[in-house]
Amino acid sequence: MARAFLVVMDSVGIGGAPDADTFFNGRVPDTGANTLGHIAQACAEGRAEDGRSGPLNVPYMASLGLGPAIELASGLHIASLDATVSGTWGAATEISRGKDTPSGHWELAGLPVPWEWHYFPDVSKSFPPALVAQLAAFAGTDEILGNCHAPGTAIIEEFGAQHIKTGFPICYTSADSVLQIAAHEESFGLQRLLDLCENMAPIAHEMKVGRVIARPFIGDAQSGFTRTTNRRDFAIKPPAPVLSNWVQDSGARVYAVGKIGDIFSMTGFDEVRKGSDETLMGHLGDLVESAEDGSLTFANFVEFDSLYGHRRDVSGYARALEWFDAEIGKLLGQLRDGDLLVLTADHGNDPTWVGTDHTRERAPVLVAGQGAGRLGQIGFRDVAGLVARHLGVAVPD
Ligand SMILES: O=P(O)(O)O[C@H]1O[C@H](CO)[C@@H](O)[C@H]1O
Ligand SMILES: [Mn+2]
Ligand SMILES: [Mn+2]
Repeated sequence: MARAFLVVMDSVGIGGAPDADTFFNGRVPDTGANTLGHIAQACAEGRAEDGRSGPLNVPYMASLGLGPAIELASGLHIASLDATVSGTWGAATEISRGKDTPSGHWELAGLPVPWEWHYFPDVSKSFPPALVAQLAAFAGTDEILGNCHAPGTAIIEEFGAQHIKTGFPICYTSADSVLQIAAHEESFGLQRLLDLCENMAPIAHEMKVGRVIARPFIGDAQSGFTRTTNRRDFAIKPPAPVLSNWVQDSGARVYAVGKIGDIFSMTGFDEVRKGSDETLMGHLGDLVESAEDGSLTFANFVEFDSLYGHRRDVSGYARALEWFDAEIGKLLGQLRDGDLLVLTADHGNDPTWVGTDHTRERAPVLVAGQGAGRLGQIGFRDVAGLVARHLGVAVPD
């Protein structure tokens, strides 16, 4: 019987989005951004030599059709990805008006976002006074810190010491529709931070802000501050059933690996497994070993995005891709007859681009378990159709 493994490589775009000129990093449009293409070019030209070396080495994804997928999406030919293709491949275009994680995942799961998200402006005080007052009231503090657009690692360096001294939560946003709250796990308290985010979530969701994200960190001013893996996303609930619901309603089990549960507000999952990407790869391997017939495993690997894309770290991103490819290679060898494994992405985050925000791009769709074939240009939501058809689950109108 059939099983499906849908694996989202967070931010691993392949360029070519037809509406990239309407999305921005600061004032610069995303036209021409190409996460994988530009990383591969940097590797080939010896510009990604930190902790790795030479042309991008991802033979398993190449054998599933990554090279032709990039070429179809953006016209870029990457010599190091030339391979005999034994997978089914395509390039997917998103129609939702957001280059963020929930927009990408919801559409991949069959539900394009039916509204415009609210974005906080990139001005000196990004959040409206009423929201700030509500936040401070829930936190039990006089004020908040931050209240601006910022990269998450920079803002905890800037305000970490002041946060420990005053107890005020650090609140910031980005080009995504997000309210992010960073606080020290010990001095502020992890549970207190999670409670604060949970309290703020309905207020933010009412404004059509996609997520409130808890960003716990540890450390001190001397040794520096580090974020932990206890991040939690409090996302708006999808307004209609998605792939995981369709599968569950058919009576089969659905596993969420990584932040997938949070992205869908926990709807449609029997079991959620979390941790670092390395831990998640272990969970994915265990599920390839043990998941029941008919089941869907829906996984997200976020570190491409959070550790390397937003940090504009080309070598780090290339190392992560090479590690991921080697691990996926082992899993490919463990798949059973009737298994389908799909690798895709939710948006881009080109580490060679200006700014620190996501980039609007097409996503690769690489399928193992259906032999060699070409999906060509498809939509994000066709991925849900592909998985549902494989599992014999009805796709609602
Ligand atoms: O810079 P950090 O805190 O990693 O934040 C990034 O992660 C958020 C959610 O994926 C995005 O909105 C972006 O701001
Ligand atoms: Mn994402
Ligand atoms: Mn991101």
